[in-house]
Amino acid sequence: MRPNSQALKQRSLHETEREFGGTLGAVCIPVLLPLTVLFLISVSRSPEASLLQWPPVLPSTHQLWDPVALVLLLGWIALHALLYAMPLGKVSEGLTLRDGTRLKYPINGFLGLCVSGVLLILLLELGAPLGSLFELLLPLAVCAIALSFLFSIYLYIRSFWAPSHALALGGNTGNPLYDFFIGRELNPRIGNFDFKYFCELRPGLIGWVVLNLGMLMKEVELRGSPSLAMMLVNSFQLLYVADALWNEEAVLTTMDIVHDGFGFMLVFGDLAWVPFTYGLQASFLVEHPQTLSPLGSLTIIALNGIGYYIFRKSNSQKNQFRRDPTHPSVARLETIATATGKRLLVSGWWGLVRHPNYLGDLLMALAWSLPCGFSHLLPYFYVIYFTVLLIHREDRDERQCRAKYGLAWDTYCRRVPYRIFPYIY
Ligand SMILES: NC(=O)C1=CN([C@@H]2O[C@H](COP(=O)(O)OP(=O)(O)OC[C@H]3O[C@@H](n4cnc5c(N)ncnc54)[C@H](OP(=O)(O)O)[C@@H]3O)[C@@H](O)[C@H]2O)C=CC1
Ligand SMILES: CC(C)CCC[C@@H](C)[C@H]1CC=C2C3=C(CC[C@@]21C)[C@@]1(C)CC[C@H](O)C(C)(C)[C@@H]1CC3
Repeated sequence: MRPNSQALKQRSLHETEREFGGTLGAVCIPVLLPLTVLFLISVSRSPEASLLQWPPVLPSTHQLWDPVALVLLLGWIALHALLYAMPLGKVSEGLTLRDGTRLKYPINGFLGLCVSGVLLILLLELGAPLGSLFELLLPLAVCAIALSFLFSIYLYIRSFWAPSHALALGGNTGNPLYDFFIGRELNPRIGNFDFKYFCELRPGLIGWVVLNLGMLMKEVELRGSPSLAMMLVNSFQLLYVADALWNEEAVLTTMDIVHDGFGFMLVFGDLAWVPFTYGLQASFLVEHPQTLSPLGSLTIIALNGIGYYIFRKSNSQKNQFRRDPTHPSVARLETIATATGKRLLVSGWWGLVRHPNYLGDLLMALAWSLPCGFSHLLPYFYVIYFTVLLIHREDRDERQCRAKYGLAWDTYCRRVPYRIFPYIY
């Protein structure tokens, strides 16, 4: 073991601050969040669709298990694993790791989305009942949750064979429950197959838009044609997913890939939470049709467009700056120096608020809920959860940046006082 990785390991074991409520959070979250997924799906299909309904809607056992769901889920993951492993598209390098090396990642996620699209069109042509995904939502979610647990156990066990420099600093506390939850190994791989990178963008994210399409087809089955509200939700979320895959390389600089270990939180987040809760608006619309006025629709489209513009421009600006600060698109921006040698942007998008990308993402989140009207709270679950997630994430990032950049970070905070919402927060 190299001396500095030994030192890092010691630091991690003794000084790591526990996140997400520490051990208590690590015990409660894996129990509560899977139940939340099942509860939300059940509520979205109930006539009342009320989050405050008591007694809560409890699905029966036969609604929870269907072997077809297991076959579909495993087949879906295998298809994307195959597409990931095929030598197609370019290969990019991640940021430099603690041992000085850089991992290679295939950039072919958008191709995975296109292949999925073509396969779906073929299936529709062949008359496949895509609308049945509506009935399969609960069993599919049950299988995804079970798989998340099994996969996280595998990841936890195999992490004990990883060298110390390959462990995430935050997930190496020695407390098995907490480390299982946060994730011990930073980039678990078999050969060149990177589990975290694969799960972050492919089966769950593409699965989410396929489920949305299933909800749209169910609406067609029930009412003859898709509603405007359903088409807006489908298009907005497809844009979001296509954008993530088109800009796949940018994921290599996100907190999840660079900093967080791959444990239950991210496995479950990627494979179960994203596909089954991010598209709740679509499953809600199947049973609760909404009528939108032309003005209302245009306002919602404009809101999504503004959110997307802020989200994309700010993410691209920072990504470009981190990859090549001399690039003409970012070279003229004002920056401040830090002791690490890296600079911080204090003008452009990153001079407006400290997380302009979160602001754009939140505006889009609101635009995804508005097509569902104002009669129910459930379609607003995503935007409420997402606000909490991003405020918490901003706080985590802030602490990491303060530890990394010290006084320079304080200077940045004085220059750019608002975190996410200008003049508000
Ligand atoms: N849909 C979803 O569920 C979720 C979506 N997201 C989205 O993912 C995207 C990525 O978010 P996330 O990974 O949280 O974090 P960011 O992309 O915002 O990255 C934060 C990092 O950026 C760098 N940075 C911060 N300020 C500056 C600055 N002024 N100049 C230059 N670099 C700076 C720092 O890293 P360093 O200096 O080391 O480069 C910091 O740690 C966002 O758009 C977010 O909205 C995130 C979570 C969930
Ligand atoms: C289960 C818990 C409550 C929380 C789990 C959090 C995860 C669901 C999210 C953590 C960071 C994410 C990102 C995206 C999806 C959600 C998770 C995994 C992202 C892939 C969505 C698309 C974006 O364009 C992105 C910037 C690529 C996102 C990266 C972070």
